[in-house]
Amino acid sequence: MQPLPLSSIAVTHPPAKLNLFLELIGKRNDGYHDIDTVMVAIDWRDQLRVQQTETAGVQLSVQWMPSLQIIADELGVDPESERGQSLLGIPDDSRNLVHQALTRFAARFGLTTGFSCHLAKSIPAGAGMGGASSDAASALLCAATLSGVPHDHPDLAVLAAELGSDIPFFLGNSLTPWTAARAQGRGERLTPVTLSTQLNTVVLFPPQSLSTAKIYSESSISDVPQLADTFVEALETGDLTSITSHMCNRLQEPASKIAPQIDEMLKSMWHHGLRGCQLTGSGSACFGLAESPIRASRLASQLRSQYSAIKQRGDGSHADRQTLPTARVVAANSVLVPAGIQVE
Ligand SMILES: C[C@](O)(CO)[C@H](O)COP(=O)(O)OP(=O)(O)OC[C@H]1O[C@@H](n2ccc(N)nc2=O)[C@H](O)[C@@H]1O
Ligand SMILES: Nc1ncnc2c1ncn2[C@@H]1O[C@H](COP(=O)(O)OP(=O)(O)OP(=O)(O)O)[C@@H](O)[C@H]1O
Repeated sequence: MQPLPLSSIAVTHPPAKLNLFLELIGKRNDGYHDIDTVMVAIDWRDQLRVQQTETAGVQLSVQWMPSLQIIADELGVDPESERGQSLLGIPDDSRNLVHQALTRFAARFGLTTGFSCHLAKSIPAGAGMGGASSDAASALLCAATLSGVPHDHPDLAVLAAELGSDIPFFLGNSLTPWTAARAQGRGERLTPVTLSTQLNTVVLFPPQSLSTAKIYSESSISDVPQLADTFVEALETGDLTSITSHMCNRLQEPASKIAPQIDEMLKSMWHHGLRGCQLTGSGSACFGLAESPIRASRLASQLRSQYSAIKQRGDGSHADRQTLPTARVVAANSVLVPAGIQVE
């Protein structure tokens, strides 16, 4: 593969993930846990545009889609407040995983050129939805496309695993694109899982980010950890009752101790008729499954009006937004990873 001209722009839409099954197998000496998890990619996506630059280095700009104010309103936070900034402030420097991915890519492949990159965020951060990881995997694939590196180059998988445990899932496998995969080890050992049916999910993100490291540090390992084999078999049947009866997430308990809104949110999701409601990853987002895409969007709009920051009281006045629970609510279907890359 030849490098593309510097004028080329690689564009892609990194998807979020949900953990349908997550068990802790053991604590390792390197500070990580061995896990057994099954992840599915969904069509709640960011957007990433990457272009090569003549000079070395990475320039990154970040914005919220459709706008910071609209997302802040959905969550009922002031974007200028400390709380708003901790929830919605996305770094545009070397703390951003996209920046790290492009910097390491350039070093690994000995590039003399650099990258300029625009990231439009929609996936909540600190939600357990792998947004930053997905952005980083997409950045590696965009950089590879622009510099003429094949997507199945083994160094890409090495870089992905070095950057974070969830990133190999989002990098995918150019030979076997997957919707769902089982991830073991610390998350980097992947096996594609057959999903016989599209999953229709409704995802709720409360206005509280959770730190993955903190949730793992508060977790405990069962005396008899359950492996994902039975769940994978259920997923392969495509039968929703069988799938939901084997779902679990061992990180839900520590996450809901730190963020009690999680339990309230899950209760309300069950009450509305969603199935298999649970936390994704290390939270704070929760999701449930619906029987069809139409039912998922109907339940999402009911939940959205319940969690809307601005509500009317019976007397027509606005209720106090600070005292009401709020959340972003999105209906999303399962999709393939890796996401395709278009060149403009
Ligand atoms: C919770 C999940 O999202 C489930 O898919 C992942 O296990 C987390 O993956 P991630 O966000 O890519 O996490 P990393 O950036 O690799 O690690 C962040 C921190 O989480 C903890 N961590 C992460 C993964 C793992 N298997 N065991 C851990 O104990 C470690 O303290 C680590 O320092
Ligand atoms: N590209 C990015 N997008 C969003 N957050 C980023 C990005 N790069 C770095 N971050 C930082 O990473 C933190 C959260 O990242 P991320 O969205 O992956 O968390 P998460 O949803 O909990 O994911 P995971 O499921 O991997 O635990 C935020 O505090 C944010 O400041």
